[in-house]
Amino acid sequence: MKLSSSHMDNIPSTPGKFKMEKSSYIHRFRWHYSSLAKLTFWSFVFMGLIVVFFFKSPPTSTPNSTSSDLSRRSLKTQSWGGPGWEKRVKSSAKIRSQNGFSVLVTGAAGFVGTHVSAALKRRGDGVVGLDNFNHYYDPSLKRARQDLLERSGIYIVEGDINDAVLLKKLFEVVPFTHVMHLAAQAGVRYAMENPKSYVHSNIAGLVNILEVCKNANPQPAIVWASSSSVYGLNTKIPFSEKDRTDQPASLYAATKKAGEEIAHTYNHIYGLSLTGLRFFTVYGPWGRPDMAYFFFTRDILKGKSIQIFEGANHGTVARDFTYIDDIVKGCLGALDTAEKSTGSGGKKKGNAQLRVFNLGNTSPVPVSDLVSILERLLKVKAKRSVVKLPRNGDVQFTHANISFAQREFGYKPTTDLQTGLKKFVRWYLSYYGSEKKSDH
Ligand SMILES: O=C(O)[C@H]1O[C@H](OP(=O)(O)OP(=O)(O)OC[C@H]2O[C@@H](n3ccc(=O)[nH]c3=O)[C@H](O)[C@@H]2O)[C@H](O)[C@@H](O)[C@@H]1O
Repeated sequence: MKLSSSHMDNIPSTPGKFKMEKSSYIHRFRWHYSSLAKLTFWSFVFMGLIVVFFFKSPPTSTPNSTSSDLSRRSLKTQSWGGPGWEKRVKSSAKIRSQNGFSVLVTGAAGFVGTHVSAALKRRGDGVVGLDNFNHYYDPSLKRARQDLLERSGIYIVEGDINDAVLLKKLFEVVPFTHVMHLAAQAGVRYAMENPKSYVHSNIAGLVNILEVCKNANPQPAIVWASSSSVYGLNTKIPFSEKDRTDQPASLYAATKKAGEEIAHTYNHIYGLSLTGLRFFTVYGPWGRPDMAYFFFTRDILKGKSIQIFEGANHGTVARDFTYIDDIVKGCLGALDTAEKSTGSGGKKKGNAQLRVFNLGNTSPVPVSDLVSILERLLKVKAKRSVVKLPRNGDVQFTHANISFAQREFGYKPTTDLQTGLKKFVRWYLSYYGSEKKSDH
């Protein structure tokens, strides 16, 4: 094992919504002790603390953590490397079907990542997960998803996509044929609260992944998660991949759009095969608690009021909600039709594939109808409060044209919102219980 200290930059990673702000404490302490006696006293205390720290600190190195990383994670120790770790990674990556892939899935403990990893494993591909288990939403849900994957033989390495040393090591241990890059800072509205986490994960993290992939030999093909939000303020519907995407309404959307441009660059210079998938409001069992359908369910069960957004002049706000199983089929279709990257060791050898696909349901549903479906399924009346769509990055309407994905790999969503929500609610009640105990 080796200790790496400079391989992650200093930008704060997604810290979660419960991050403690430390800098104000530091400032408050700084100039209070002016007399020499006090200075001497505190010098002794400080020296003592250093001695205690050295005796108490664990001897093992934590190769995937920098000092900023460590402070962020409250000195939580974690390690990778060593023969036992490599054996676990190799065993997880083992291909069990003819012509199968070995896939590195980033964000494997996330909602889409978990489902895609499980589906790949089921059909015999080798899968290694990577996830930083950040606190953007309840990490215990991510741990539960991890347990689920571990039971089917998938190992999730705990680490950040910005950790180049860890990524390089993973490629040394396994010559991945594909990378399914799903790790991201998601959520449209949270971008106003914590803009840097979007830059860190969706831009810096993506570049780091591409840097490592471009140097890998052989280079993997990469399929990654973009977003329907790149269509921004467009009014022409349904949204087609040919439409403009230069008016994002949120920083989240802007970082995903930037990702698409970055993909173009790496494809152009290094011959990386890159496929971006524009997901349209994905929902389903094991979903994300920060999404409306999820917290509406929680709040309806708790008897708490929910806010339903509406546009100007009482305009309907609607989404092309897409069920997770349909998205998984789309992800696998994209992987299966991804051509090989053409470069190796950082050098392009020929033109490589560059694609972007909409993965939606082609059937937008007003948010108020989503709530009515939940009411019926939960048998509880929602306390609705209709409010004007806040200026927080949300767009009024999404609707996917999916003909390109249909043509290229037969993508055809089959689950309507009623059916999909029924499955979600069944999962929700079995996971949290109908008791209103959950606080996620
Ligand atoms: O399609 C996408 O690309 C995006 O889909 C979702 O974003 P969003 O569609 O905004 O999903 P929700 O946050 O679950 O909102 C769903 C709908 O409920 C509305 N809403 C949300 C919150 C609320 O309190 N009330 C309310 O009416 C929103 O305006 C929106 O129309 C995901 O959160 C993004 O990560 C993803 O990239």
